[in-house]
Amino acid sequence: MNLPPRPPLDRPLAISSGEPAGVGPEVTAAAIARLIGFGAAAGAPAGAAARWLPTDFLVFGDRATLAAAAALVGAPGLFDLVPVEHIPLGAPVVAGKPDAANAAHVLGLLAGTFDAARDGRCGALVTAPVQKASIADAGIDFSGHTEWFAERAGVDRVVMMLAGRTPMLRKPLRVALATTHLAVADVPAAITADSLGRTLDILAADLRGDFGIAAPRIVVAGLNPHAGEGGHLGREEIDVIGPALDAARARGIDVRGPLPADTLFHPRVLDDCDAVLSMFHDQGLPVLKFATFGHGVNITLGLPVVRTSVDHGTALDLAGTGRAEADSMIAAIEAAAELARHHARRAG
Ligand SMILES: NC(=O)c1ccc[n+]([C@@H]2O[C@H](COP(=O)([O-])OP(=O)(O)OC[C@H]3O[C@@H](n4cnc5c(N)ncnc54)[C@H](O)[C@@H]3O)[C@@H](O)[C@H]2O)c1
Ligand SMILES: N[C@H](C(=O)O)[C@H](O)COP(=O)(O)O
Repeated sequence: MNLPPRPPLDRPLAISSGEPAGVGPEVTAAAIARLIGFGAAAGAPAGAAARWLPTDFLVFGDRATLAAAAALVGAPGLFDLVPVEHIPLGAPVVAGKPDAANAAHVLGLLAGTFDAARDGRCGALVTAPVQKASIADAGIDFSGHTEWFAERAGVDRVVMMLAGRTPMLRKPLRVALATTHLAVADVPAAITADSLGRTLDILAADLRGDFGIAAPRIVVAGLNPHAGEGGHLGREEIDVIGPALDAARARGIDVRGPLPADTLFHPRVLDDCDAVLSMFHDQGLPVLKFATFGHGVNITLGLPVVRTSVDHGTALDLAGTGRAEADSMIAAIEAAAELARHHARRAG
């Protein structure tokens, strides 16, 4: 497999190895081994990919767990070369069985990587998956990295966006969410003209600033079937979403909608826009994951640092087998490096 060239990096990327009982440590080890051409991957990713260096990474995790994961994916000794910031476990790891006693360890990974990126020690942060329920089971209010990083950054709004390429489309498919990890019953109340306006401002600003899209075009989904059918199937499009889009247009944002969500995910619409704004998690992400699962990237917009992640979860059924695929982790690392370049230019 020939990987694209490493973008210029002036600082390492901070990598969170994620839930230790999930596939996070394995995909972290496999991705880095492939990018630097180490172990079983030595010689495989010829040429450009080998330009990644062990010191391009600072991996946060439990040293023994990382060493075992590296051996499992055919790269024993990887973390003798790649710098590790050791975050101790709270309990021994059993593959496929997350333990709430390791919640503090997982949050230590998140805090360590975020702070390293914010303090400038690292250029961006990349996260392997966590098991949200295991952290919540420890009595900690946690619904996802996105919300946790927003709180740590002290910003009251960020935007979750997943992106990937599919042969069905000429452009990358990017799906942003108006609401994130929220029970469906709570979604309508969370969609207000103000929240939508702020989401669109962040989305448009980051598409311009971090993605280098000079005049981003955004398509917005309705909430109800057929975008409310003129008010007969719900009024949110008329009372909330439509006015929020009018106000965004008045601020110079190129938005189209609200369009019925069932038909907007079509090349005729998608090839003519840079991002879709979906109203809720399972309206937009199943489409994105159907088209790109396994090589997509999750990006948090609106943070003071660049943060990317894999498009998959902890895959407890695969943990400890060495069969988890690392392509999404590689895509997340490559995207972080690329976005960090734009982000630094924007900040400077
Ligand atoms: N970035 C993150 O932290 C993140 C992202 C998504 C889900 N999650 C969390 O992960 C946990 C499990 O979620 P889930 O079961 O819905 O989704 P999942 O992505 O873990 O698993 C869904 C299916 O995809 C397969 N799969 C996942 N990753 C794979 C890989 N790298 N290679 C090959 N196959 C892979 C799994 O084996 C499973 O069959 C939940 O707690 C969820 O909240 C975390
Ligand atoms: N919503 C994400 C997905 O489905 O891929 C996932 O839960 C991760 O979200 P965080 O990055 O906020 O943990």
